[in-house]
Amino acid sequence: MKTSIATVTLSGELPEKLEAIARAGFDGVEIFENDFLAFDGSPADVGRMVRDLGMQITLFQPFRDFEGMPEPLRSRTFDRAERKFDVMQELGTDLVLVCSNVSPAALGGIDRAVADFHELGERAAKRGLRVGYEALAWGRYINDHRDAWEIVRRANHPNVGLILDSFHSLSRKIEVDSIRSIPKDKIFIVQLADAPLIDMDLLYWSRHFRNMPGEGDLPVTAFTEAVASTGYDGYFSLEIFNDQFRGGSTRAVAADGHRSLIYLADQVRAKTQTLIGAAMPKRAVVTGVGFVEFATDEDEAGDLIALLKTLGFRLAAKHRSKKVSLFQQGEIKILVNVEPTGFANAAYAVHGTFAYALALVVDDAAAAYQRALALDAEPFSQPVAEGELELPAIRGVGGGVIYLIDDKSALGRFSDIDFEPVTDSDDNGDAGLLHVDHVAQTVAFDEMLTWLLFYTSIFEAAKTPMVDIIDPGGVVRSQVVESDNGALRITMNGAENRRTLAGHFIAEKFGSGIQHLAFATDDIFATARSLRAQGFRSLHISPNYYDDIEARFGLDPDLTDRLRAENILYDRDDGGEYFQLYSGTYGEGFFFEVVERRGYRGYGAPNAIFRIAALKKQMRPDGVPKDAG
Ligand SMILES: O=C(O)c1ccc(O)c(O)c1
Ligand SMILES: [Mg+2]
Repeated sequence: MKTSIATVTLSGELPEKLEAIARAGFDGVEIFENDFLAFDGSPADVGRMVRDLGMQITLFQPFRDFEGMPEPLRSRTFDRAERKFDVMQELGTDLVLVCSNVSPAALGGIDRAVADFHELGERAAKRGLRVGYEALAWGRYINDHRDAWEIVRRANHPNVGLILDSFHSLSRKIEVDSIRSIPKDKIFIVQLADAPLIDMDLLYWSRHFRNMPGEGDLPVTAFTEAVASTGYDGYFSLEIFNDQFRGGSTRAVAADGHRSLIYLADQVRAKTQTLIGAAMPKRAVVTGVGFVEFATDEDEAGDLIALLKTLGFRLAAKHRSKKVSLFQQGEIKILVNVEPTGFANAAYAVHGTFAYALALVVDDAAAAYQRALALDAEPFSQPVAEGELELPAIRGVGGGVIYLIDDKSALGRFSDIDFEPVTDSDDNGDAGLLHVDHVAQTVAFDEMLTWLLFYTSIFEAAKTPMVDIIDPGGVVRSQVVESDNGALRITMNGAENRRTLAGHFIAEKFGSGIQHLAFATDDIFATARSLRAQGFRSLHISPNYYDDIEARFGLDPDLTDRLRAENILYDRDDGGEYFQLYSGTYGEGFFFEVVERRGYRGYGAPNAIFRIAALKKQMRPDGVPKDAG
């Protein structure tokens, strides 16, 4: 796939945008007129910059309100076109994007538009240039690619072709199969954008809410499949108008864009066997969380270990060469790393005690690693002692690490190979915790789409709809990435301000990361009893909450009493019931959760507001928990 992106997608000044686009790996760039007009250099300077970065200018855009104008506007429009042609020749690009007319002065009529395009084609041909016509979803007369194609077909000029833009076609739910019969040579370029499904004015939706393919809800893959079926082998160019991207990190958004195209090509190839992208292993199937690793130091490890103990974990093994202890309960493995050097220590120095790494058990770790790299993931490695395993790893959220292990290679036995079993002299028995139910990551709001795309492109997982959670200090947006088998469940909370618990965590931790871990039990009341016996202090939940759920769900008062006595939160969905129990916060807002699912699929979103209020009440203004046990 030949990749391109419109400069309008990114924040910053033109040189910064171009540098980020090249660095992300794009082959081409659409120069958006305003970016060029705001730049001090000449068109030739821009052309040189692009080519020096190893890219092509795929097109110059947009040329507006062209077709169907009455005189004298019509003549002026052609004069304007000639001036754009001058700029294009200086830039060194042969294609201009003409978007369908939105002017109140425009006259309709296919014949008139056909005649205008034929003449524009003649003028372009004299200079060796080409004209591409795109139907804007809100065009005055032409707002459907089928009509734009009819005009291009009848203009019947080799220098006039069609520009398809997935947003305009999909936002109007135009049948994508109508693309299949268009001759590939008449498709001059294909623009791609996704968008979240929001019911609003098309123009406003398009100019503010587009996002990268795979980040939204539109069937961009089906659209691209239809394009690929024509044999089209030109550029696929991202054109994303998005307020968040315009204010975001230029490099990060460009990198997301490149990843989105690689992933899209992979999906299209998998479905149609069309060779539009490089072959890569399938999305990795996650079968479990292998371990979660905390970075801390000798002094601070004590409190963390004490908390793990009250949760029923026992010290099971010690690393053979590093200062890393392995705590276990059921299938859950927690590593506590107090190495005075190395990556974990550096992470600790920046973030404080921190769950910096996560190991995912996948069907094939080597393949998953290869796929992640093909999708531009950043590899991670650090020296290991002789005889120890080198776990394949990539950088994850907030600069954390994701290790990839599997059961088919020695990687699955990492805890036997790299660790020495020990007997815990202070083992009080477990609390019935079985496995990691979900990992909750707090991220800056403008990174949410980044990580959504990261997880869903590498792993066999899908997103669920975004939910708003009301924190007393503001709104937190919550989005889940989960696999069908339930083995991968990641909740991402995006904080827009630092007065929220999530925002506080990010500010104090100097970045995004794992904010809580939820462990599964199959008997929440038994677990609550053993936790209490081991000195665990559950998060106190307001009695008002229990009166409300009793009425809301029609609970048996006995059950409500038991829930209240143990500070257990309750929810129910079509699948069944959900029980949640929380620890207080540890450090700058990290906490543990214990859940029991009785067929329930969700994450207790309706309870989040009460949980957040309780956690905040428990934290002193300096952020140190009052009675976290
Ligand atoms: O919003 C617009 O005006 C606009 C301009 C050019 C495009 O290619 C497009 O898709 C939208
Ligand atoms: Mg477009």
